Amino acid sequence: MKVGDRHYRSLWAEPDRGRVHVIDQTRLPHEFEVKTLTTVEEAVEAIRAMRVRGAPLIGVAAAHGVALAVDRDASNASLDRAVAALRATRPTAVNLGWALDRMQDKLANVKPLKRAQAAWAEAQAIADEDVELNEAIGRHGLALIEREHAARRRRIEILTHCNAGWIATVDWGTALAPIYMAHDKGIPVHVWVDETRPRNQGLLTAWELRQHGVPHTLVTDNAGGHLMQHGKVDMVFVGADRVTRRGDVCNKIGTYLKALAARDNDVPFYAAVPTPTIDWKIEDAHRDIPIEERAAGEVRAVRGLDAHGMPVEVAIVGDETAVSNPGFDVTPAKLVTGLITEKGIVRANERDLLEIWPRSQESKAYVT
Ligand SMILES: CSC[C@@H](O)[C@@H](O)C(=O)COP(=O)(O)O
Repeated sequence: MKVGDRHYRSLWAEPDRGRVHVIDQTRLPHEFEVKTLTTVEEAVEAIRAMRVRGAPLIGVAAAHGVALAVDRDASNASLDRAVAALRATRPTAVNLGWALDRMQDKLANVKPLKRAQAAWAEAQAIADEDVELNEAIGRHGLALIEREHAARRRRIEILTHCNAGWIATVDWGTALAPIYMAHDKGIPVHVWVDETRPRNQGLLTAWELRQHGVPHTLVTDNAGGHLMQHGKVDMVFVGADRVTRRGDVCNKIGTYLKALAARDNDVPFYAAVPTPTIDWKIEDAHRDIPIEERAAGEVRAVRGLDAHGMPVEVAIVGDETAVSNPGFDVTPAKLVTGLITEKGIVRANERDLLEIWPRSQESKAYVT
């Protein structure tokens, strides 16, 4: 998508130079900076530090991390080391393990001499597929917005949580893809953007929407319920980090509260979900999805710019106060109106999910 007048993907590779470029999301929205990764260690650091973030992009970045590793050392030991280090970066988004399994499966039977080339090609394929999936999600979600617009004949108000836009993927985004398409088609849309403490991914969403000219308003995380009670939200669109075969949606902390408020106010709640985000092995979301517990420091401080426009971090609470920082929560399937997938809109339940992914019935481990 666009940054100023230029089209960017959030990650792109130069295999012949052994380099991967990413937009450093820790610098946004204040500075647009491209960071170049040349080693698997740098890829590990980029994912862990959330320079790259968002479930789909984490998977794509990990695949490229594997390519960086085997480019330097194509041995089995190097491949295994790289996969293990990347797998340990972040626990919740299933796309990470999905991409690493796919890289490992692909490379296991390739002779070391040919491995680097195969790794770059597979990582690129994963990136290109991500763009295709998101574009398809965009088209299906667009139909929902069009229907809403035909019924209401006024600007459509959509609330989103966290950032499920193009920088959380390779391009388009998941939850934001339908919004970009609606805007491009001339359908009037306005987005309520949840700030998403403590990492403020909502600022990334606001930045993206601004670059594309989509009208939006930033709100604090607690504002959504109030907006819904006052009829100011027509639909909620969120992304997902892991969706179970029963249709439970694990996404950024706070998503569940938005779903509860949406249900109480008859506002349809949709999660945008590409295939790699579905974890067919998980039966009980609360028991089995590993929820990332992030550093206390993220809660104890706020980050921004000082009076001179320089980045600054300000402490808001000291060590004397205990803090907890769970990164994700689970929205039960019963609160989800539908899942916007690349195959179409599907109800959030096992039977309907298996209807469009029939092969997943055979095995609890889904293989593309
Ligand atoms: C298209 S991305 C969907 C999700 O990955 C997104 O909503 C989210 O929760 C991201 O979490 P983050 O901790 O910023 O990686």
